[in-house]
Amino acid sequence: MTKVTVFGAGSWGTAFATVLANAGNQVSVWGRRESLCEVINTRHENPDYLPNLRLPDAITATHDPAQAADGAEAIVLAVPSQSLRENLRDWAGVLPSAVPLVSLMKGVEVGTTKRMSEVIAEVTGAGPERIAVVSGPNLAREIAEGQPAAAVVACADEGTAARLQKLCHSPTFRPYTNNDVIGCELGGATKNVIALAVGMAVGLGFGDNARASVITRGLVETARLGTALGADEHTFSGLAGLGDLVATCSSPLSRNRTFGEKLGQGMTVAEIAGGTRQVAEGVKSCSSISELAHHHDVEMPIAEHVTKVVAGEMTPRDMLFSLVSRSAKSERWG
Ligand SMILES: NC(=O)C1=CN([C@@H]2O[C@H](COP(=O)(O)OP(=O)(O)OC[C@H]3O[C@@H](n4cnc5c(N)ncnc54)[C@H](O)[C@@H]3O)[C@@H](O)[C@H]2O)C=CC1
Ligand SMILES: O=C(CO)COP(=O)(O)O
Repeated sequence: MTKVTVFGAGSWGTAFATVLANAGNQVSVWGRRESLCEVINTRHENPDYLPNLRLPDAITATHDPAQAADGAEAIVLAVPSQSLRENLRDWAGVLPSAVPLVSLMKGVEVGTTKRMSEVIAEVTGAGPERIAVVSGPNLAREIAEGQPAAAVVACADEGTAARLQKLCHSPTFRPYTNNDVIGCELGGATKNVIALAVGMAVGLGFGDNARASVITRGLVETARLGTALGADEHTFSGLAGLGDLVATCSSPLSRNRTFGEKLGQGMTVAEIAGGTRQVAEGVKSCSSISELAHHHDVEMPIAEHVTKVVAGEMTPRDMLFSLVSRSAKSERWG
């Protein structure tokens, strides 16, 4: 049986471990807290992140990175984006050489504006043929419950993408290969920021027209950034673009949309963050994505406005009306 290791025992790390187990692999999950690893091993559940769900027996957990990684044929990384660099420095010495390193993360590093695949390459020295990204409309709870979904496995190397596709193709999870790592990563990171804006509209009591307008224009600015950075524009109409954007912006399960909704209802960033243990990546990545856009001279009005709200420089209501009253443009070229 193939062993696959997942670093990160949060919602998505655990749900993706379930996918891998259901696809026939032995899965070792590294968890930050020893007590949670113990619960996963003895009770076969992760009550902190996926309560009331039985995990497959093929999943075991450990707090020891060397034990987790030993003998793995693929390493999957699922910790909050802003903590990846620091964690990976600790783990780099125990990762098997030559195996694929797979990012499940949807964020852009604050301070460096690096995508997660770039952080992985820098810290581990792995080449692009070993670094892959899994992205798409994959709300963790639904996936862990075995509800059907599709995703994208992106890697510059077709053979690596195809091997990983096989590893995670389960009866309910359908992965497609793609060679556009940049587009898949930016689609995943930016949709979290757009979901914050949609959530704010929902929290303010606005209806479907406002939501659809933010989603659609959000996709336009995501594709604009992506193509400026060398992504394939078609990626943004695929699962890692439109697919993930629609799922995240529509679902009450999304932490980013929920975070935005609470902002729209008048709570502060600190109040909302203090009330959850789960990461809403867009809250940090909005500033790095806006910075990336500035570096590349790309206009991203929604991301820039969300960044101001998160920084406490604008209210959600002012944000939405400021976006509507921007100078008039053509849809095609604006
Ligand atoms: N939850 C979801 O539905 C999906 C999440 N993702 C992405 O997967 C990544 C991980 O997200 P989740 O598992 O959902 O987050 P989570 O908040 O549910 O879990 C994060 C995990 O990382 C651990 N952690 C937190 N801070 C840490 C640190 N400084 N060092 C090491 N470990 C730390 C937590 O203890 C927890 O086990 C994020 O980038 C997210 O955008 C992608 C697709 C779906
Ligand atoms: O990425 C996700 C779904 O594909 C999960 O979104 P949230 O992080 O907003 O919950």
